Amino acid sequence: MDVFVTTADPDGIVALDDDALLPAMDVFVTTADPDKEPPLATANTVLSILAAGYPAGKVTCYVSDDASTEVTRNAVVEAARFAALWVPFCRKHGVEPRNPEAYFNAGEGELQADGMAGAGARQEAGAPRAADARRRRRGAADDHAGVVQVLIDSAGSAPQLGVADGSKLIDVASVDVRLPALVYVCREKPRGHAHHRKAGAMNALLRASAVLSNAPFILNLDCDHYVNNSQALRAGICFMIECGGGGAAEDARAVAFVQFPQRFDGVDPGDRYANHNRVFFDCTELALDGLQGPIYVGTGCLFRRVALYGVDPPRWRPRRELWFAFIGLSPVGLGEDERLWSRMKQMVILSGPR
Ligand SMILES: O=c1ccn([C@@H]2O[C@H](COP(=O)(O)OP(=O)(O)O[C@H]3O[C@H](CO)[C@@H](O)[C@H](O)[C@H]3O)[C@@H](O)[C@H]2O)c(=O)[nH]1
Ligand SMILES: [Mn+2]
Repeated sequence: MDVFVTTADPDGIVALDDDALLPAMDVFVTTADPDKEPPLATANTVLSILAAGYPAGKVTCYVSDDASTEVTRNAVVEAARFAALWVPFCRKHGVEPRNPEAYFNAGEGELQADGMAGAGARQEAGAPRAADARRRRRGAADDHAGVVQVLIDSAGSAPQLGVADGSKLIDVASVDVRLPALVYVCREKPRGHAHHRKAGAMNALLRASAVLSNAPFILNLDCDHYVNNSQALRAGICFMIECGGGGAAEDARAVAFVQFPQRFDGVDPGDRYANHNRVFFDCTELALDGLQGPIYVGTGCLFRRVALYGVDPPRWRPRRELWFAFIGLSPVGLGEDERLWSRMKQMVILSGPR
């Protein structure tokens, strides 16, 4: 058995340097319980995504709030507001990592398990959260309407440079100030219907994003899993468009997903309880890549959208083949996008081990 180790080589792929050629990406963040998952941690995760080194006009971040609480929605709204400062600041100074909590704690030793995020959540522990708790006890968190709210609209493809303005907190002159799009999603949950927890939330995000941005690639993150390297999105795309820089583009199209390893903050320096999980992420997963591919671990995974569809993807274009059939012509005039989609569907079905 060969251990199959490939490393992303963004330098070898021309398309990765050309923003115009990079594919669009939808990023899903799931959160469910504001008591166990502090909304401030979710906000930090969202900021790490919005500030990631990928063309702003090509990223849409979707936050799924399965509890439908004001405290989470407000945290995401605040993240959107703060992003206008944080994202250009990160671009200008090459900040790493781009999760503000992790960045400002760097060098301070271990992150406190109950640090900024916990404190932030506790500050909210007034009336709204008590009301949330009451609502949950009544089971209301399993019975709420659907909400889709675009918090930041999609940016254009041309860089938008900031101008010098002494009254602003930071100087963003000559820095691209565009932000990726941000959408708050809360799926409808009728009482008495199984909502299938995270899987149900992911399916709802898949459908909502198909209508709004329909990016061909999807990265999913739990609310407490942030992007810890601003080049990670480009590195993932490396494997999707050219098999890590080494293989042919045709081979790359057969890659359904790329699983990122997890790295953990707040583990004791000796890691007495093996919380870093190195054997799994740095040995088992790599070895499995030499067999049929790594295991999807539920988070930190970049998917090819069509690999997730059990049925035909929704179409935003009229069914041109039907029209051609109707007027008695063969569908030779299909657009490149449509041909590509049908080819990829075939690969997903046909491709076994790579
Ligand atoms: O009704 C629900 C329940 C959970 N979640 C989200 O699902 C994710 C994972 O849930 P969590 O309670 O954090 O489970 P963990 O045991 O920490 O999850 C690990 O293991 C799970 C599989 O057991 C994977 O799905 C997760 O991605 C992985 O992080 C979190 O973002 C939750 O907000 C929802 O969106 N809706
Ligand atoms: Mn978790």
